[in-house]
Amino acid sequence: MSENCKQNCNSCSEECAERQKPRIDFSETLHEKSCVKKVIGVVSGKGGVGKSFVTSMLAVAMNRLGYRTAILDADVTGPSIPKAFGIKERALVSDEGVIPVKSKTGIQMMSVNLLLEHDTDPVVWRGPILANTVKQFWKDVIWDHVDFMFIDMPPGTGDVPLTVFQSIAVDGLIIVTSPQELVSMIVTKAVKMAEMMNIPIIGLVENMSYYRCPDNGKNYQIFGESHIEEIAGQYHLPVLARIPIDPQISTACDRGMIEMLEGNWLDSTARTVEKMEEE
Ligand SMILES: Nc1ncnc2c1ncn2[C@@H]1O[C@H](COP(=O)(O)OP(=O)(O)OP(=O)(O)O)[C@@H](O)[C@H]1O
Repeated sequence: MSENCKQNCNSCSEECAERQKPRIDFSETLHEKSCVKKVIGVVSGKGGVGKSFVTSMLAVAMNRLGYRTAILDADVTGPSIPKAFGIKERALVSDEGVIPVKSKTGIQMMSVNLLLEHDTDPVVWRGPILANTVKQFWKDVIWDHVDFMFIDMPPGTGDVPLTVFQSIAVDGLIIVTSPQELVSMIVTKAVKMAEMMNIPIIGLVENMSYYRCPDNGKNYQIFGESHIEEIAGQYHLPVLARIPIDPQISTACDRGMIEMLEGNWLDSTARTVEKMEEE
């Protein structure tokens, strides 16, 4: 028996003598020259809640902590990661594999926009092709000694995210919500999907939680009252962060300067992610 045995043959990849259930593994293997230690998927119920921002900012926070960090942009039809980092160049494709583009601070990234001739070209592909593209980002890209990879998942719990989860060995999930969503339903769906895939949920991040008025310092709940604590309690999940609406965030993302953003909203989330290194 493995010394790390968690008594759960469903989620374990060891072929030990005590295995009680056959190994179910649809996962694709990484490129032979790649090395990725931990993979964190960032999911949301619908588009526009700030999933790409949270993915990018978490990668920035981990990079600031000194870890080798990468982002795999699996949101193929709405790829916004390269823009937030101000990346204009294209990924290098060779016979051996694809070399991810590096951001100014050294974060490795792969996105469909790094392969398109013009980043304004729409991606009008059907589900299986979208899912295959993401699989290729995993197995054909040469990821160079990555400690933490963050995957910006396609929004929702449909066919494409499901295929991605089946193909890539994800170690944990972060669910991003905003107060105006039907949070309870979205979290319930995400929790069920994670259970089906045997992927632990690291916690919830509420984005666009409130706005702090610069004149009087008061917080206003622009999108309505937050129910994040209730729903988190129901599923025994931690609330990792509550991020305010801040014009500095949208300006930095629009100008491709997310790495210059100084907010510490995700620092404690980064510390939680850091602990996964010991697992
Ligand atoms: N807390 C915030 N304050 C101000 N603007 C924000 C905040 N979070 C995100 N934004 C802005 O909102 C827009 C949508 O964010 P983002 O692209 O991260 O959402 P998303 O959930 O990934 O959407 P999609 O799935 O459609 O790509 C972006 O312009 C981003 O800069």
